[in-house]
Amino acid sequence: MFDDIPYLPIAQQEHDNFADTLRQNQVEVLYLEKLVVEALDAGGETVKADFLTQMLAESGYVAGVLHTVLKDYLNSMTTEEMVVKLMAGVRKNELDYVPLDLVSAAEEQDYPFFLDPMPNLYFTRDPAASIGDGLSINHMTFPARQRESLFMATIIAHHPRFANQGLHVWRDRDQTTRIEGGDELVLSDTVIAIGVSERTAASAIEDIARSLFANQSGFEKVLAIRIPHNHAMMHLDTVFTMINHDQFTVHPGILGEGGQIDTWTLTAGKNGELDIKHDRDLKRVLKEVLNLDDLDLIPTGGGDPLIADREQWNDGSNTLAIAPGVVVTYNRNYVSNQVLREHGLKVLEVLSSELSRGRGGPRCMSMPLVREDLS
Ligand SMILES: NC(=O)NCCC[C@H](N)C(=O)O
Repeated sequence: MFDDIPYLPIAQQEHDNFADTLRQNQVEVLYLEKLVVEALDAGGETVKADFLTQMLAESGYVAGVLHTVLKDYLNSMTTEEMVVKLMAGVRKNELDYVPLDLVSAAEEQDYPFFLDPMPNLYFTRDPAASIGDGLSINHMTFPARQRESLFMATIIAHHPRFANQGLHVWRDRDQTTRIEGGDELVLSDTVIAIGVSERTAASAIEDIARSLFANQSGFEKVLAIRIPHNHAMMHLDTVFTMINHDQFTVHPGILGEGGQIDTWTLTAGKNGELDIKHDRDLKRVLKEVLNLDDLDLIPTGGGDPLIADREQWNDGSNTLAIAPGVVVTYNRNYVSNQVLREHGLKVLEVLSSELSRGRGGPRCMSMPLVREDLS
């Protein structure tokens, strides 16, 4: 789900620059593949075997000769090699095995992989989202990404830093309706906004709202915000992010006349039902749910429609707030970055020629595991 092919060595340098920027600003950076390896090693042989069985099943291999061949191949590796291999994919020419069944011979002979790679995995925001004392571990929309959330489920269940710490799973990956973390924006300790989008179904929002309200999560309001359903704006965080107690970036292209956009506020009703209130004035709704007298909606591209479209395409709205008023952004969105500075924000720019080709920005490339209490 890329629109172009990143130049790998430069993409890696840019990713290191992103991680360094976070570390230089007192953020502890955890890498997904390391956490998975540590979780599997801590879990022991049975956990590792079950993980591999599940990953192979979700890759289309429940039984049969190829299932056994792949399992033996991956089991011959160290845990680290196995995890990296699963993420990078298994090419057919790596194995000394030619399947003889008709599907493989007649229909899949030109397909290069036994196990597909997962290039979208550097957008760690999407397979899971931390919300209060727990997470949603997501049933993702497209098959190309659906296996990714198994890594997060494994970490939460077995990593010594996360397992047995009383973390809740508000909604798990075994659900059938789609939701992705880029749509899940924690606005305060009682309010979460969730996009109704290409990637997140309204029914999944209802589910997670019910779960949050029923399980003493502390969350009292879920704002469902409907955004256009297209690839450029696949998640709410590609067009709208919170960057301070009372400041937000917003792509002007999603707002109708007078800042209108369909928004529904969900609260707990009687007998486990939901009360739902519709509004179209985003600013008014945000002020109401966050108890603010005023707030600053900062337009991507400074309000110029042409610049806004260009910079949104390169994730100009996808800022990562690492503290109130401190954001990490792509350096290529220089107009939006200047506008943010004029609105008083501290802007930490990171390199972005290659990473941006995957269609996600600093918020998409990260997933906070711990939020300090800022109230
Ligand atoms: N939160 C985000 O907007 N993530 C960006 C995901 C980009 C990835 N290529 C995808 O299409 O899923």
